[in-house]
Amino acid sequence: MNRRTEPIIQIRGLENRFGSHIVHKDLDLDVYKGEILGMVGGSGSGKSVLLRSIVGLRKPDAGEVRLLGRDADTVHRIGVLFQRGALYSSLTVLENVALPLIEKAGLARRQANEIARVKIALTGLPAHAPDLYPADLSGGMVKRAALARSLALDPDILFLDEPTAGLDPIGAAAFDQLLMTVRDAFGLTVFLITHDLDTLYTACDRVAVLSQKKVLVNDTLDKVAATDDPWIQAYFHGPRGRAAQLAATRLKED
Ligand SMILES: Nc1ncnc2c1ncn2[C@@H]1O[C@H](COP(=O)(O)OP(=O)(O)OP(=O)(O)O)[C@@H](O)[C@H]1O
Repeated sequence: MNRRTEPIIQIRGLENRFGSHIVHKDLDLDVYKGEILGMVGGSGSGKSVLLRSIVGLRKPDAGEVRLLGRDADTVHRIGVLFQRGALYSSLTVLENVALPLIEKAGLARRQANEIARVKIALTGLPAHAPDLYPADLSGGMVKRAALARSLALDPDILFLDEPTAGLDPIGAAAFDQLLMTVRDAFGLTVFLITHDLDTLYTACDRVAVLSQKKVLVNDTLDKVAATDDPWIQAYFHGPRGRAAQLAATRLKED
């Protein structure tokens, strides 16, 4: 497969600043079709600002973001799952997932509901979930419903900001598996911000580290973890990093 030749996300010379506070400078990043890329970095290193610039919610101060070979602001085939899920509390799960199909794709409600039901089932929600309101859902169900909504329009690229934050370890592991299933089923490219080392070990093909205002390294987990940088060493070889690595090794051996 020729997947490494054409990046589906290509960022060159990106700069973002708030007044005199420079968040990104000369940031380059390539993400390839079909991969799950995990973006890590210290708190405040600029992961969310980067995501917002890639999906077109923030205009960078300099540089270029190209998605699917086009300027970011001309591309609509992206799905985004923000950290807090952001479902409309006054709408049922079905209405939440159908909304983009009605508002963005212009479908009639009946047809939108049919597609929405398929997407909801795909995310592993129980049969009665479409009629529930967000307040009736567990944390894991909210994430799944939000995922169903971000998949409603059949995106090529899915962006997620800390999808497993707030989930218990079993729920988080199940969500990691779901992400891989969805990626395989739709040939999606996934860009995810995470602090979750288990997600990095089980679900991500490559890991990008945001540090010193740029992407310091973007490679397979083994290579990233071997990078000679104090933050990377502390992150991957601290007690939590070692535990996640051990768990992932055991999983592979089973
Ligand atoms: N609208 C804004 N106005 C001013 N500063 C901002 C704004 N948005 C983000 N910043 C600053 O940009 C920097 C990067 O923020 P960002 O939210 O991207 O960090 P992060 O890596 O996602 O952090 P965390 O892991 O804690 O979520 C921070 O110093 C933040 O204060």
